Amino acid sequence: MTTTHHPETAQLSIDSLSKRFEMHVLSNTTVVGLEDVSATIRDGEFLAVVGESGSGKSSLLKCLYRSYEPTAGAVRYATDDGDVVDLASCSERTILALREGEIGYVSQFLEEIPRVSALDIVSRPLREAGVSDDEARDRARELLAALELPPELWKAYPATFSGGERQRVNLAKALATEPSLLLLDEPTSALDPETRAAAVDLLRSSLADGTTMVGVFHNPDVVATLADRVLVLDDGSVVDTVDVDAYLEGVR
Ligand SMILES: Nc1ncnc2c1ncn2[C@@H]1O[C@H](COP(=O)(O)OP(=O)(O)OP(=O)(O)O)[C@@H](O)[C@H]1O
Repeated sequence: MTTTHHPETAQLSIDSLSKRFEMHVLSNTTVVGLEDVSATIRDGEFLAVVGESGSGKSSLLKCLYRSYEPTAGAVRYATDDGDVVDLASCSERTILALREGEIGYVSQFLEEIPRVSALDIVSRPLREAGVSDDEARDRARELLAALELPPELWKAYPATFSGGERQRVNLAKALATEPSLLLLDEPTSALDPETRAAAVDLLRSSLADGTTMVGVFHNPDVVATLADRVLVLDDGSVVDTVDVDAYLEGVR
């Protein structure tokens, strides 16, 4: 039997990405967020980003989501339509459309929408994508149940929720639309071990469905469970990109 080798396609190709912050209040000092970062993330892969505090992990994710505008470099992203878009330089309109349709971002903090229930926060992106109200709410209930958010909170406003409850709403909201690329910045930092395990299970099934992920997780067990490869940052620069097993040998 002959096997045909299909080269794995790149979902994201980061090329010499830099982000500098001009601090006008500090007599125009320049703070380096990222310096000449390059990496390739394959379709369906989980790339963990690790490094000490201030090494540039959040800056990298924000540049990929374009909440930070990179100072230099390119981020080539293969869209669902088969186009390649440079996330570092594409128009605002393009980035907004990609965020709505296929690129998700979860930080450790929930962006609050006053007087909107948890169920509505999670189902809203689906309804905006044209899914019927009933179907969107069913999907939202499924996700909130999988993340073990108590049902009595589903109709409550997250303004009064604990940090861990908010994080579960945040994750459910990002997973609801089944994004092609999901950027995760410590989305489980406030969860207890049991709910963290539920969140990791959900992320694993989303990976199995083909979502590509770039994620920052301080917990090495979470990195071990989810990651294929690890990008190590120091002072804004890439020190190493290694398979997860090699990385874990070094930290355990
Ligand atoms: N908006 C900003 N304005 C000025 N400097 C910033 C800004 N965002 C990040 N930085 C600086 O860029 C560097 C990298 O910060 P970043 O938040 O990316 O690090 P990190 O690895 O995510 O850290 P942590 O693990 O503590 O969250 C730091 O020196 C930080 O002070």
